[in-house]
Amino acid sequence: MAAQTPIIHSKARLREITAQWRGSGDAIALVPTMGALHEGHLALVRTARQRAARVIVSIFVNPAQFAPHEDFGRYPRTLEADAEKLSEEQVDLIYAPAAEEMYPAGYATRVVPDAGPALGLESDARPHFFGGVATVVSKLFLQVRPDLAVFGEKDWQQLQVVRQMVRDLDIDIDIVAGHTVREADGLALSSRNAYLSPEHRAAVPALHRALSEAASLIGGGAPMGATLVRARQAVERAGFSVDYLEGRHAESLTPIEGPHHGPVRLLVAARIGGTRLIDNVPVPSDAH
Ligand SMILES: Nc1ncnc2c1ncn2[C@@H]1O[C@H](COP(=O)(O)OP(=O)(O)OP(=O)(O)O)[C@@H](O)[C@H]1O
Ligand SMILES: CC(C)(CO)[C@@H](O)C(=O)[O-]
Ligand code: BAL
Repeated sequence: MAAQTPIIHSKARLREITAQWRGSGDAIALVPTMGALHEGHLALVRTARQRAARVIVSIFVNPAQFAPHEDFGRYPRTLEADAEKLSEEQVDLIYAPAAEEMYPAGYATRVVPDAGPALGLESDARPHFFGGVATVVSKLFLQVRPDLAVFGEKDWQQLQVVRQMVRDLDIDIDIVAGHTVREADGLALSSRNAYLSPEHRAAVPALHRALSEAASLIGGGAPMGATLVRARQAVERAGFSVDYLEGRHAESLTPIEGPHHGPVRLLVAARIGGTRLIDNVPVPSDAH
């Protein structure tokens, strides 16, 4: 049995431990999460492990990135099971602050990305979202002061927003991306998949199928506009209501108007039976 990974809740204790590690010359990697951990998160942990002597996983369901009507209250919280999985991965430390530790009474500052990759897509459906993410990620970066931090490509727009933020704020932390881990039928692993009823679970592979078929058609030279309209119809036929299904320049996430150059990413967000799923895929590059 692996040794239990210590769980700490206070930033003061976090500072003591990380100062010691830094003093011994150990590189520190941070994997920020909201818990309810699955193989996608564990893949990020393994990436972190390969790159740093010390790995910290933060577990914090961040109220600042949820709107009042969203699922903050029912978001799965499974700290004990998460700690077991992270112990198996020999994670050095779990940092699980309470909301009051992150946002004490009188808290008054937000980091709000208001241009660049934060524009559109998730921001249209969740206008508060990237302000909440950028605020908590910058706080975690300042609390942990890691050498690198690992984020999943499943949240592609979030990854680009974080990259933009570290460039804009001169934050000296390497942002490393981890590939999306999927079920055998293509569904991207996500903590929110636990909300799906068996009936909806059977329907959801259509989302990734439609997206990857569209990507290979566009990669083969099919027109983007008409192909995305057909992909959207296929997703709707499977029972989803689509928030967006778009092609964007992969890193800047600017919209594609007319002939395009450089990598393109297709991104989708869609709701089924009260569960909101997101996914994204690259367009194969021989299209350019
Ligand atoms: N299937 C996946 N493959 C790779 N990385 C993932 C996957 N799912 C989540 N991640 C990454 O794990 C980190 C923490 O994400 P989070 O805790 O929100 O998990 P999640 O499964 O995406 O949950 P949610 O259902 O809330 O979106 C993020 O960097 C996210 O991109
Ligand atoms: C990066 C993050 C941990 C910030 O709360 C969250 O948005 C997530 O889990 O992707
Ligand atoms: N995985 C992104 C976190 C969120 O949807 O709130």
